[in-house]
Amino acid sequence: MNMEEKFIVGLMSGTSVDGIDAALTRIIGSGNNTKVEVLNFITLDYSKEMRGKIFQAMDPERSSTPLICSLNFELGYCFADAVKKVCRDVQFELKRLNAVGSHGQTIYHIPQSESTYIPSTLQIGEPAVIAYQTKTSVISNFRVMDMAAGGQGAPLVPYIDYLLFKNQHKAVALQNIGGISNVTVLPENCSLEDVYAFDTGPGNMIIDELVRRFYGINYDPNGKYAKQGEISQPLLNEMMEDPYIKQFPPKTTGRESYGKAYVDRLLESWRRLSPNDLIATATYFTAKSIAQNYENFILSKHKIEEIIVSGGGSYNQALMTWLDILLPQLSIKTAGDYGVASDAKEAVAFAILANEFFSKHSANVPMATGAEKSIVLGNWTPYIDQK
Ligand SMILES: Nc1ncnc2c1ncn2[C@@H]1O[C@H](COP(=O)(O)OP(=O)(O)OP(=O)(O)O)[C@@H](O)[C@H]1O
Ligand SMILES: CC(=O)N[C@H]1[C@@H]2OC[C@@H](O2)[C@@H](O)[C@@H]1O[C@H](C)C(=O)O
Repeated sequence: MNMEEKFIVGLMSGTSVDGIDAALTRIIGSGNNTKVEVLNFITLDYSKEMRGKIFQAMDPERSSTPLICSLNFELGYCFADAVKKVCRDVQFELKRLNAVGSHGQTIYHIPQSESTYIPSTLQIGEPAVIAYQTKTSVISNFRVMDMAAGGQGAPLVPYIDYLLFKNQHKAVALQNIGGISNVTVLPENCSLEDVYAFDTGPGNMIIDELVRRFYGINYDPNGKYAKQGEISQPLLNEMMEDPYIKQFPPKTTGRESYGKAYVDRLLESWRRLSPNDLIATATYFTAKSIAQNYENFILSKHKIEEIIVSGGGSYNQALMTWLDILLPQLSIKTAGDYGVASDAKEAVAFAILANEFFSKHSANVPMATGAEKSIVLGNWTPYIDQK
């Protein structure tokens, strides 16, 4: 058994486009014997300008090839800065790092064939720039091999959920609420083949976009505006008609479905509602779409007792209260209760995925992504300086 110690920085920049999460980890062993310690975790917020460029690159109406070309390198420099900072803050010398595991910024994600496009996904943030700037080898682009194997390229965190949270005595659900909301189900005493996972639909994405338009800030702080509004039943009914909620897993979604264009359509018909009523209804819809997925696809199969919530949505008190009310049979915990800070989990996951690459372990979960087989994930950009 290989119990070698590695220091790896995991980088995650998710669909919320709030910033770069970086976790400096010490990992011992691999696979089922993985032990991970988080030595430091930071979020390096994107500048307003950077956020603007990323949103522009994602928007088919406003994007351009030179923009994507340049942004790939600009993000590489931002990611390298995050690696340097997460190490510097705890006086950890960069030269001791064994690797960086970088998710990249998702610019576009086509999980299933559409009229003119084949399944494909694009995460950018040039690994060569990260490797050169940090003098460290980088493992990146984890989603593409899963897609090449016929999968949807997401979600990938289920493998890590399995390694860190499987429980011999009870079934648990790990609910991540970022921009998009995704769940991993770990049946009692499960093996990897029993694990399944999917995106339930929007996380904070619709709420964030409404709050940005009405109040000029990036999110609803602790659910303050949602708490002041009233839920509009007719709007809620319309939102619940969304076919994605009823779609059978495996399934993944993204900003293409719940971003700016979604909110434009919503406001076209419902502008007569007050801002806080719209925010309250969108927040309730987010909770209800999660609960509905549990009822349709999880609770009928497994007696789940506990949900372990992670991601920034765990700070939205209105969302959490409504989730609790809608799923009364489940007790809600946070990843922090299990020793992995809620907001750090995904960055830690990409450090562990890099570690699994070096051990040549397959790390996708075909039940989650729909891939034909499990396979080793990641592109390797070695840093080799011959002088
Ligand atoms: N104090 C808070 N109150 C309310 N919401 C918050 C708070 N802090 C963070 N959030 C929400 O969490 C979001 C960021 O969450 P997170 O970083 O987990 O998402 P992400 O990783 O970008 O998304 P994904 O997991 O979908 O890729 C913010 O955009 C915001 O909506
Ligand atoms: C294509 C893409 O970036 N998907 C993300 C997104 O954000 C949440 C959800 O949608 C999930 O499917 C995935 O991220 C997590 C980290 C995952 O792969 O598990």
